[in-house]
Amino acid sequence: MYRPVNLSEDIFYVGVNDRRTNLFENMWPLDRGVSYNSYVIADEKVAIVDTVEAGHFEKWIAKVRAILNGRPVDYLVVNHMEPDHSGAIRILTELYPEMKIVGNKKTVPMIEGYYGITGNFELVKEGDTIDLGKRKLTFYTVPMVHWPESMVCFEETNKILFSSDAFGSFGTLDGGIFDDELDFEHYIDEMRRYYSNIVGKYGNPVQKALQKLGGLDIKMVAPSHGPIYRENIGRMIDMYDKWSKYEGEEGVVVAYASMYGNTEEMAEVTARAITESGIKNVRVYDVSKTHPSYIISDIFKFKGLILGSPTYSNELHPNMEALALKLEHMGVTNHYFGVLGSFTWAGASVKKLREIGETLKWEEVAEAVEEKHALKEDKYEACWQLGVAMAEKLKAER
Ligand SMILES: Cc1cc2nc3c(=O)[nH]c(=O)nc-3n(C[C@H](O)[C@H](O)[C@H](O)COP(=O)(O)O)c2cc1C
Repeated sequence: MYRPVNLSEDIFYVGVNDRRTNLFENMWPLDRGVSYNSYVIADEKVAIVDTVEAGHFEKWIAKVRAILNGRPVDYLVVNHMEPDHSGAIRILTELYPEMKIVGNKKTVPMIEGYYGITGNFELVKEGDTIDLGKRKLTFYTVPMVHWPESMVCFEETNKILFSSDAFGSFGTLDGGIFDDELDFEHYIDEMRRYYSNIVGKYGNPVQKALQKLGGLDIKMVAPSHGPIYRENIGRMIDMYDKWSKYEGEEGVVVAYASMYGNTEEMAEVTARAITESGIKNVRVYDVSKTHPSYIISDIFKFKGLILGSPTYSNELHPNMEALALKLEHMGVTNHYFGVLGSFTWAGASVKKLREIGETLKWEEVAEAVEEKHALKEDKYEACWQLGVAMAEKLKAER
């Protein structure tokens, strides 16, 4: 009892939805769940493209078996070794001992290391193909999108790109699997949160991958998480292009830490000045309240960034430090920047935030504002002027 879901004749979606896991990679909240996408190509030869996270094996293999109706599996294509896609490899090799595992030279040691599998590999390199009968799969390596062994494959008859983690999204596939069957706009925020937090560090490799794949005549993009694209391919590639260049749109993220409300008050004043100066897209976040993945996602979306922190034991407030260091590790460049901070006896937070901004080559739009004790008239005015300066910078780009 299973109604197959086709991408085209002989190509099937066999992915599963996960609405139970709270944290992806035990870190990123999954308020809207996640899908582990997997595909079966049932040509003269049978190929499975990627598996699913091990805990979902039973649901997944039931779909695979229903489609194959007793046929053996000839190939398992391992585009990416992260366990949310490779988790079912070992058990699948036990079920289909003749099956060849398709991977590149960086995949093989990972399969050996994680799953103790030492044979039956079909090694592919850039541009190699495997012939399935009517259809062929051509392989392209996309190192660091998202791991060193990451690759994608292109099915030439229906022009489907199996893109692995590239173009993936958080969010389960609720009923539909294609972007034109679903409310695409509903997925964009989760797509950006997935991209920025999971792949966002690898802007350059993403740019290289976009150039490499740009020459293909792609009619459908089938990633390992989230919707399959056939209507919004151009739009999605544009978004990826911008995000991987860290090119934000008009708007400002004001993210602050605050124990007793002094830095928060500074942030409020600055945010008010930004909107009064004509910028509507302002997102103010308390870093102790909102998970950094949402804040980082908006930092990828918007060009303006204001960070505020009190001095805490001669350092940044720990929650702001976590966010700022994450941005530094990701190498998020290309932002207009402003700094706020409060202290009582010896300020350190403003200096530390400015150092991070310098490392990332952010353009500071006005002098940083550092207040001792509660916010007073002159620093209130300085916060306001910081907001005005940020708005003016953004408006100058219109
Ligand atoms: C645990 C703790 C550590 C602090 N460490 C410092 C410090 O090293 N230097 C300093 O000048 N102020 C320090 N302060 C004082 C705060 O920076 C100051 O109260 C500031 O106004 C708090 O801003 P907020 O209201 O935004 O939390 C500390 C306060 C706390 C509670």
